[in-house]
Amino acid sequence: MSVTKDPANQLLGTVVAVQANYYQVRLDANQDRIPETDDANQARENSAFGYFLLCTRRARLKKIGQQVIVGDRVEIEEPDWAGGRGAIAQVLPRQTQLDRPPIANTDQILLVFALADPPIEPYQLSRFLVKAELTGIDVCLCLNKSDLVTQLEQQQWRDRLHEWGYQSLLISAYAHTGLEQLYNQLANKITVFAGPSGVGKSSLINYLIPDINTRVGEVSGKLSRGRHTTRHVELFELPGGGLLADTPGFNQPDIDCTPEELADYFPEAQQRLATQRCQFNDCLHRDEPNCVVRGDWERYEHYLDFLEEAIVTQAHLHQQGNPESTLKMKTKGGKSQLEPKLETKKYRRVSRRTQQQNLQELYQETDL
Ligand SMILES: Nc1nc2c(ncn2[C@@H]2O[C@H](COP(=O)(O)OP(=O)(O)OP(=O)(O)O)[C@@H](O)[C@H]2O)c(=O)[nH]1
Ligand SMILES: [Zn+2]
Repeated sequence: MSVTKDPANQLLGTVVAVQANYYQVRLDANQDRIPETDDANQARENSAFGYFLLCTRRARLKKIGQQVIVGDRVEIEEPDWAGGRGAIAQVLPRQTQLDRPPIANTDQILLVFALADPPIEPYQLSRFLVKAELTGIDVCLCLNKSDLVTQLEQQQWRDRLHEWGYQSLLISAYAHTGLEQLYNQLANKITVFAGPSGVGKSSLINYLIPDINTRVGEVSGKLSRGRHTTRHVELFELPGGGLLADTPGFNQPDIDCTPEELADYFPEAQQRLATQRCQFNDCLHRDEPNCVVRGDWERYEHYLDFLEEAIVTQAHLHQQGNPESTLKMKTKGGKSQLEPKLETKKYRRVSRRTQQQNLQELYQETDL
């Protein structure tokens, strides 16, 4: 028998931490279902940061193999206000899902780089950007340590990244500049940050959530011994609203898309394709005739490099666990087709040379 529930009667929340078979759920505020009883008040007072219930997962969910991950929107049944417990009865459909770290419903990836110490390495930044774009989740680019460079340098980076198709938020976790804007950017969203080592991600998180280390005890005290004991992901509520994952995403960004879709992750390519078309629908924008993407934009070299990587990755995929194991993708005159696989290194070398020749030809053409 199915019971139709009045949505107004549902008790909803967001999973902020998971450990073993327990889920820490932060209830949505202002819900009719949270009663004004002494027990519920107690539950509120137990946490200064919202209403939390420690939940298990209903057997029915286990049976259908429904996983519950951090970020999931869930419906809670049988709240025990006095004990601060509940049971997850339903997981609402996910809007987005990140696999590493596993987080549902992430609204944006905050990509953090430093303007100096370590200086921005364009190729590395490009790699992080493409990897972030690959998730399909919005990307917000944040450049930290603005206190270490001049106004002029700041403007130069801003302009340069604008050419790449990105607005950047310049901040200093030290000098506390740009942080108001950052808070606005994070408000009411679930954010995961990413970025290379040493750019100030920890400093930033400690600034944004000043009492993060004390809060760990309060929020996940029942779940774990601490923040860094396991491969533990937790969402922390920001003072201005919004949730921030305490774990950075993808620190070794590999380009694992198909060669055909790579151009989707370069705003510069998208910009060109918005108004013009390449001759071939499946153009890889490499050496095909009448390609509108190939050109003298700064990151075109990065595009070619990642394209090669995507081709090699795809060839490996075909080689593993696929009946077409000796085949790989090959592009000829704008058409991708499977061909006998060449030895990877050799292929790469040939491919690099071809690319260079093409670029030389291109430069010669533009010189005329
Ligand atoms: N000048 C300056 N230094 C900063 C700023 N933010 C962080 N730092 C320093 O940069 C160094 C690295 O900062 P962390 O917060 O550890 O960087 P991280 O990104 O967490 O690094 P990993 O833990 O290696 O991933 C530390 O010495 C910080 O004190 C800033 O805005 N300006
Ligand atoms: Zn093209």
